[in-house]
Amino acid sequence: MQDVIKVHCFGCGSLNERGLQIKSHWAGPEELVCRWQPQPFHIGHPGVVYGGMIASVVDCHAMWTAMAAHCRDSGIEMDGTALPFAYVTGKLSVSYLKPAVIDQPLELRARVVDKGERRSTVECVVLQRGQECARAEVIAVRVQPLA
Ligand SMILES: CCCCCCCCCC(=O)SCCNC(=O)CCNC(=O)[C@H](O)C(C)(C)COP(=O)(O)OP(=O)(O)OC[C@H]1O[C@@H](n2cnc3c(N)ncnc32)[C@H](O)[C@@H]1OP(=O)(O)O
Repeated sequence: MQDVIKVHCFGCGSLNERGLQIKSHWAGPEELVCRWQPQPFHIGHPGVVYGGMIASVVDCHAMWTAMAAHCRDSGIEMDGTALPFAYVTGKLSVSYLKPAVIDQPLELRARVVDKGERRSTVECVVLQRGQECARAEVIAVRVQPLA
């Protein structure tokens, strides 16, 4: 999905060579999936992914989830043309349930669970080797394009 909107965002921007370059995809009618391989320098405790990195990946994937769901609901094509809105993070709450090891990919599964006029509440689970290692609730707020 991020391939059609080329941005510099640290989380998803395909034009940010120092960024995380995450990619989000629909995986069913309600859920978007992101798979991300931590790099050795994303470490916190020995062998364990730094929690702030997990929060960063969740943050960006949740914004794409809110945006993709809103486009779907509004009949807006995500075809690379500039969108008339952006989503920003209002609140990000992560529960860390198990340590995530640094040498295995993470799988994020997110969906919009509640939607107001401009607010979308996104739930995201973070899995590693099929085990839930984190769970997050993110509030995404739709705003005017920022640039
Ligand atoms: C195309 C490329 C895509 C790239 C993806 C980029 C991902 C990047 C993600 C980020 O890092 S964004 C940067 C970090 N976030 C910010 O800088 C946001 C800073 N905060 C703001 O700009 C404003 O506070 C904000 C736009 C979030 C809200 O201000 P508003 O005055 O527009 O909100 P308003 O009070 O009208 O509330 C609108 C709705 O949002 C809800 N809301 C607003 N702020 C909230 C908050 N902080 N926590 C929870 N809910 C919040 C509010 O309750 C309400 O919900 P309901 O309609 O259901 O009542």
